[in-house]
Amino acid sequence: MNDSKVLKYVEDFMANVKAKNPNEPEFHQAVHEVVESLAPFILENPVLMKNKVLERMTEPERIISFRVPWVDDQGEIQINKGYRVQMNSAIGPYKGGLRFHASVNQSILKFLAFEQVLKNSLTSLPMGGGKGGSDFNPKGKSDNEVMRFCQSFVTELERHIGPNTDVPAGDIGVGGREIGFIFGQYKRLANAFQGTFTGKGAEWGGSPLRPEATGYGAVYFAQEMMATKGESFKGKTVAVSGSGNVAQYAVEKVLELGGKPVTLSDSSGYIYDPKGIDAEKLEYVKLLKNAIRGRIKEYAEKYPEAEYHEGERPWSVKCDIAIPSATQNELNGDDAHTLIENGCICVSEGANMPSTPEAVDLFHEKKILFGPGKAANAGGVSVSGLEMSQNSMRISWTPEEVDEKLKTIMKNIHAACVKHGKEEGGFVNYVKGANVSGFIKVANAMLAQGVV
Ligand SMILES: NC(=O)C1=CN([C@@H]2O[C@H](COP(=O)(O)OP(=O)(O)OC[C@H]3O[C@@H](n4cnc5c(N)ncnc54)[C@H](OP(=O)(O)O)[C@@H]3O)[C@@H](O)[C@H]2O)C=CC1
Ligand SMILES: O=C(O)CCC(=O)C(=O)O
Repeated sequence: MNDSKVLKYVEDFMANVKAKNPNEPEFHQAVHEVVESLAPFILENPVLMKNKVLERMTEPERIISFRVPWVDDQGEIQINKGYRVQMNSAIGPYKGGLRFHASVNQSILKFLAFEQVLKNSLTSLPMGGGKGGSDFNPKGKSDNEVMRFCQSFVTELERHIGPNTDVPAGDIGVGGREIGFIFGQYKRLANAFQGTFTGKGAEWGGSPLRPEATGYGAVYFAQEMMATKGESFKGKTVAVSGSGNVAQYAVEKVLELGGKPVTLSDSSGYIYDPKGIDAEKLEYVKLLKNAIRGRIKEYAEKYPEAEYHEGERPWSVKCDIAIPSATQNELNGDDAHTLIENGCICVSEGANMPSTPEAVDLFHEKKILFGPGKAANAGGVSVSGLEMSQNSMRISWTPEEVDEKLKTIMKNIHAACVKHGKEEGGFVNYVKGANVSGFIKVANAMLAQGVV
């Protein structure tokens, strides 16, 4: 394919996206990466051009935006913004998490929903893509305040979702506690016990291994990538960012596979433990983050062998493998340069879009193993898909059965990325592989369903 034709296509496409979606930098970033990967494929398939498949995919089917009023513990009325971006339902009901974080806005939710469409397609399960959330900041709020917020949030959202329409789950700031409060209120309103949310508690319809699935999956994906070079986690030093759901279970799986996790972070800074974060220390992190709801610097207060670096990210620590698992754009070009200089051979994204475009370009230029979030972190939504199946069938699989299915799904996603991402000379561009592979299934469904 002629390079200038591809460049022109990307330029024109992005000019149109930017004009239609002004002031949405995260959405532009996510779309740009996908359009760059897909341009040659689309230019070779006039039917995709003629039917404006990618143009339609970058326009959400629906965005719901609403007021979330609630009363704090002081009796003061608080008002937050709530959203659900229902991006694409060509291959199944909208599916994707809810994010509660002060930074949440339409741009961030559109980027997440857009990535979710391709990610969900990659899982091979019948799920469309969506994402939602609120600018509510759960930090420092009491359990009662979080409950009142969740109840108000879902009181509006309830009419827009359902087990065959849209099935939300957790993301940043939304874990087991929040899904519990949301589901409880939803059940009252819908007058039905049904699988409209995933990430539910094990005793009330949740799937075994859903909490573990994203972190485990990101490690399984890294394992697959490394196997292509005859490498494994055994004896490898691993830098992980974040200290929430994804980070905790990434560390757990790295330990199980014989690796040595040495870092964790939160939005205030990172800890470096040169002796390694072992199983006992990880249990403390889970307690600290999931029950005490404290800060990661308390790890260094409890374990004096660890260093705490205020206001910094962990990418200057020497490691063989990096698993960024906090948030978008947390690993920039300079960080990528430092990681590579320090001998890092593999980056598997637990978070969504944690690496900036400059970082991704460098990983590709230096030909290290790089697994983009929409492939590497697809384990979470995959087990959510399995939770939906178990709810529909009214059965419950064992943790071993779910883990086996998760491993198979991650292996298949890896294989699909290799199939569509292998370049001359054998290098696998997993970004291209994931984008092309995820796109084909959604595009075919859209073509079959007419202009909708
Ligand atoms: N949960 C899931 O199943 C899935 C999650 N993901 C992605 O993984 C990432 C982490 O999600 P998850 O673990 O569920 O969320 P959690 O809320 O459990 O944890 C988020 C972690 O990231 C840190 N963090 C959040 N925002 C920032 C920021 N702006 N700068 C630095 N650190 C930050 C948090 O620190 P602090 O406490 O200080 O805010 C916290 O340690 C997100 O990108 C999410 O979209 C992807 C697939 C599935
Ligand atoms: O499990 C889900 O539905 C949501 C997972 C998610 O939000 C994600 O993959 O980014």
